[in-house]
Amino acid sequence: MAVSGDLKMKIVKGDAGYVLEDVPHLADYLSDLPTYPNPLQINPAYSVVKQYFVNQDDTVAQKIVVHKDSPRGTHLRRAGPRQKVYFEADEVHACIVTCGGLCPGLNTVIREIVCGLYHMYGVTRVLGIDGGYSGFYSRNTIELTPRVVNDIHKRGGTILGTSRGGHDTSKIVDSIHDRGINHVYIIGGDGTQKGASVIFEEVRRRGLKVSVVGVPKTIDNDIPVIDRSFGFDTAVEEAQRAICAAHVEAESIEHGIGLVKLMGRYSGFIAMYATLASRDVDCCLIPESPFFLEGRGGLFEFIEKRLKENGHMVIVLAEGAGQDLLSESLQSMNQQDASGNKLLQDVGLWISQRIKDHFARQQKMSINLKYIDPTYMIRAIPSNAADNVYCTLLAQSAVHGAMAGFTGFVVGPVNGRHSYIPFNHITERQNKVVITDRMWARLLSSTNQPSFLNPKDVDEVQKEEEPPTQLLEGENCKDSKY
Ligand SMILES: Nc1ncnc2c1ncn2[C@@H]1O[C@H](COP(=O)(O)OP(=O)(O)OP(=O)(O)O)[C@@H](O)[C@H]1O
Ligand SMILES: O=P(O)(O)OC[C@H]1O[C@](O)(CO)[C@@H](O)[C@@H]1O
Ligand SMILES: [Mg+2]
Repeated sequence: MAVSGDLKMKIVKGDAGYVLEDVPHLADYLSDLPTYPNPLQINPAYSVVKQYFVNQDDTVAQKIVVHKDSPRGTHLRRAGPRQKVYFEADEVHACIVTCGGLCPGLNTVIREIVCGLYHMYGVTRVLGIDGGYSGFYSRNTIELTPRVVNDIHKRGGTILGTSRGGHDTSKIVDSIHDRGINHVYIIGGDGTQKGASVIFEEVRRRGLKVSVVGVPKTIDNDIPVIDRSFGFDTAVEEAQRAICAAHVEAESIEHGIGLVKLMGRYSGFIAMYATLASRDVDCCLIPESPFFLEGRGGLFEFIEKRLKENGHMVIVLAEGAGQDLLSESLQSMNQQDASGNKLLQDVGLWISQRIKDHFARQQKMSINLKYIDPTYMIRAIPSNAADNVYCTLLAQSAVHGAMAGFTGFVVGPVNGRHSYIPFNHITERQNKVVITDRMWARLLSSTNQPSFLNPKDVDEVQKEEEPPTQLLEGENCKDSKY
């Protein structure tokens, strides 16, 4: 089929500053595509639901806090079933792939994509790609049916396996084409969605009738725009067990310190929310908030003060925190994983040793430090109830979008409404804790820890974090629900 139409970003402008950042559609580059009534129209479960179908003009506002004279900001296409679809059931040949690190809920998303395709749209051909992107061209596939996936949501991990590296766009698209696949569901983090975006571009360049759909996965909650990522809630909950153990250990011995390292390569959301949820934590250290060890206002001084006041303390540390300090003192290794992500040095072990050395040197106070590293335990578990429901909605929205002919998008909740988001919107930046925003201030007042910042640092941070548009409250610190 001939490639036609505008291949640039689809921006639709309306009166009063309305801007829609729309997602691509197969009809943008393929002409004369036939359409069919959505089979849900005659499905007894759905036909009784009033307004089950999404109005084609429904959009979701990315900014919901606006001022009298401020622009209305960007809108995104609302997710959900459409009255007409661009695929017949027996025409669809779908595949699902999972890439990057593990995350609670991966199996639930896989299960619900399979069941959604089968039960809502009558699709019966769904393949699982084994072991991430490279599985498209170097591994076997797994046939996925509702029976095969029936119980998988009760297990952690991904039944499809995952990997880092190995993204070869051309080989992947060859494999998609050769197998006759026309729905590609790609579950993974920021790197995976960059990969999905180039797969989509190649599919479009070749003029294939293939919908490419991303389901954002990140335990670190570092994907922007969406309210929160699946598995995050479960990880925060599981982190409570480690923090609780650290607290029990610390308070059972004189001058006990419990130190817990949590995931968070570049974003400290898990550490921040786990700290806020726990109330046992005296100090939370995250990559976004610089700190120092020695001297007035430093970490050692704070530890000494808290031990004198309370007799014990708990520190929660995100794995990416204080990496600048480590690089200064250890020779920077600059190693990368197969996907090109920087491999971090173990800040938990390093800081434990520094604290021990400091108090041993001082000879003022003898401390007892217990280091707990539950890193992989918080992501290798099945998702909790809230995440399971969330994963179901994500999967169903993904299926509805692909059936409706949309492509080149990720699905996710934006201000509580599931939306279709163009790839570039989520791959161009990372979601980070904004330490000049109110959520971090709430944490500081909850732990009563110092900010470790001097006014000069605050100026620097503010300069770095200056948002491209006028900052609206909570805009850059997601999940204001919490
Ligand atoms: N810029 C890119 N272009 C194409 N493919 C990419 C790109 N970045 C990463 N990938 C591919 O995406 C896959 C996953 O990437 P990565 O290992 O960075 O995990 P991720 O999706 O970011 O998840 P996590 O949150 O666990 O880090 C890998 O197979 C990698 O090769
Ligand atoms: O050891 P792996 O599997 O590469 O994963 C570790 C990384 O994955 C993440 O959990 C992101 O998925 C990071 O927080 C962490 O640094
Ligand atoms: Mg990543």
